[in-house]
Amino acid sequence: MTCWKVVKSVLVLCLILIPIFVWMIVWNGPVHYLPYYLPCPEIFSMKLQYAEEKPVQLFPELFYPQPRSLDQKRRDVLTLTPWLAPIVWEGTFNSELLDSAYKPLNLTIGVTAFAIGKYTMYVGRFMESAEKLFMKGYRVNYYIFTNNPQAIPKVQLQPGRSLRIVPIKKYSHWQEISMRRMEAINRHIAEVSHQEVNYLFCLDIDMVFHYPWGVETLGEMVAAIHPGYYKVPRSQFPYERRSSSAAFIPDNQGDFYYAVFGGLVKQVYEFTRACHMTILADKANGIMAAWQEESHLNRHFFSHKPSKLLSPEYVWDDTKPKPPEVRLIRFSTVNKDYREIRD
Ligand SMILES: CC(=O)N[C@H]1[C@@H](OP(=O)(O)OP(=O)(O)OC[C@H]2O[C@@H](n3ccc(=O)[nH]c3=O)[C@H](O)[C@@H]2O)O[C@H](CO)[C@H](O)[C@@H]1O
Ligand SMILES: [Mn+2]
Repeated sequence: MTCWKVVKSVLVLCLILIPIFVWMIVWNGPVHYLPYYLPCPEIFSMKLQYAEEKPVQLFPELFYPQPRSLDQKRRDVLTLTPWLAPIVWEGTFNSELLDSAYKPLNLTIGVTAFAIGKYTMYVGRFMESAEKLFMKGYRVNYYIFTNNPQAIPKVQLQPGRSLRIVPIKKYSHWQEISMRRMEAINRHIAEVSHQEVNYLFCLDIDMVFHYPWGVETLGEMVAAIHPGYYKVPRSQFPYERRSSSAAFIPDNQGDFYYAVFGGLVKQVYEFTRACHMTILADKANGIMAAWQEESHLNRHFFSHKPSKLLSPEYVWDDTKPKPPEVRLIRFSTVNKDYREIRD
């Protein structure tokens, strides 16, 4: 009987002491985690490649001047819009750094330019200068829209660059020729170039490159600020002011007066479609906007803000003297006698 009592007391003591002992070890001793693996870790290391997008490249470790938070490179010009789109001026970007990120993407950049009637005479100079300065080192497709393919000169192209002639009919008036560019570009993107290029710029042919035009200009939707109107109040922009036009912008509205456009080919497709639609709406009402497609382009950019702006360095007018804020005239008109070349 005494023996049974002793065993019972030892058991009760053990029942009390063992949990206390375990508690002391677990609570006060070093914590040991059991190895635990997530059920599907590969999902975190997968690189998703979205449709139509190029894989993102990391910036390589280059040596370049430190960007200073308290030091702005250009103080004399606006370099950011109120909707936070950059405005590209010489001095705001580092070409070497941008090239190191864009070159590995193997992009193809398209250019449309129209050479109808006597404007075929500008193709040679345009192409020769572009081969030296436009997107140097990148793949480029030039699409020259013309009613006279025989008149397009043969220009020696750098490797990876090509020229395609796009036959197109000639409208009788220069206004119609200029305005129909939206329709022609839109159709060409749908039929051909959406499969051939990543970005597309739509330029005038009566222009010449004087300094590099590179990947700093790439963006979703890009517009260049017209050289004639970057210093004037918006009430003086030559927007379409008749409210009966689809391109109407009232006196007290508008951001900038834009000239040239470009961007991701998908965006340029939507853009040219929208501009062509408003041009057709005006046509149905017997109206031609003050500056043809340029008025419609400006109206569209007023409600669909471009994601990047190019300074007038990128569309200068040679008849104007170079002001100090324009450090480089990259792309500029050639002087022409309108009466002689427009039919
Ligand atoms: C850089 C710029 O601000 N350009 C605008 C300005 O250009 P411009 O006054 O420089 O007009 P423009 O004569 O250069 O015509 C625009 C373009 O259309 C083509 N073309 C025109 C006529 C012709 O007979 N054959 C031909 O091929 C050619 O590509 C030319 O470069 O005013 C035009 C008025 O409509 C347009 O708004 C242009 O976008
Ligand atoms: Mn022109």
